[in-house]
Amino acid sequence: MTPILSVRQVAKRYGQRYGCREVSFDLYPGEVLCIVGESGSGKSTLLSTLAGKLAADEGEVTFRDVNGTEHDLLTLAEADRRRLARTEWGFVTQHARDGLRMNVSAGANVSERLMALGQRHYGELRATAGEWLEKVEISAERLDDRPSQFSGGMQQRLQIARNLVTKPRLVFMDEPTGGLDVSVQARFLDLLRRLVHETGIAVIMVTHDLGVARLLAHRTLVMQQGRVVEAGLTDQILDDPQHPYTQLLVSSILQA
Ligand SMILES: Nc1ncnc2c1ncn2[C@@H]1O[C@H](COP(=O)(O)OP(=O)(O)OP(=O)(O)O)[C@@H](O)[C@H]1O
Repeated sequence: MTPILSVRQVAKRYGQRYGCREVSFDLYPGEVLCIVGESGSGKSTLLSTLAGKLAADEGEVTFRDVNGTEHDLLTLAEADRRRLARTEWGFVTQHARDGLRMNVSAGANVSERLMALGQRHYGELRATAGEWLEKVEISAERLDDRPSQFSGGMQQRLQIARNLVTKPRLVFMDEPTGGLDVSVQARFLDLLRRLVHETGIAVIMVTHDLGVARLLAHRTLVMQQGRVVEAGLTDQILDDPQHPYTQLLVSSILQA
């Protein structure tokens, strides 16, 4: 199988200091990769760099689209990046309000990305938006409500619907469970796991929660001070961590 994303020696600097450096990995279609590490270890910098929100200073990132065409993401023209962001990618933020349009209805939030792909038929857009609300366990009767009338968990589920409705092949997620209560988190993670399985999307997810990685990720990267210090199958990393920093992370959740 050919990777959907190949990352080689990627680095991002803030002034003289590195936010992340020497990061290399391949991501395969349908694979969930979690990036874990303590606050300040470079997780969000790496995610934003891969998603093209920040310009990398070093390295290569190759994305293969649905036709097998390779795109060098670090030199991609802005218009091409926007097109891929619309057609092939999603980006789920930690705080739903950063990823939703709070002043338009839930239905409009979901159908907006379809409209960006050229769909115009009002009845069909509304029907699809209703279906997606139901898929993320929000009643289709709430189609005309604004996200501000939703709970935090519902908002985050709406953000997932907004991202997945266009059937992207790669979704970046930055701490998607970070703002949720523990009880809400568990249900959200179950839903996410089911949708990832059903849709076959590849996911790169930043989380500081090793439990989230355990539940969702096929593979995990552990970051410390901007570098990947350990990478591999999630179960192996969590059950038999090799790097002292990973051992510390794992033992700290066992003691919690
Ligand atoms: N805009 C910025 N300007 C300067 N330095 C930054 C900026 N953003 C992040 N950094 C630095 O880059 C390093 C990595 O930060 P980053 O936010 O990527 O870590 P993180 O692992 O995502 O942390 P958190 O879990 O707290 O979000 C840190 O030393 C941080 O201070």
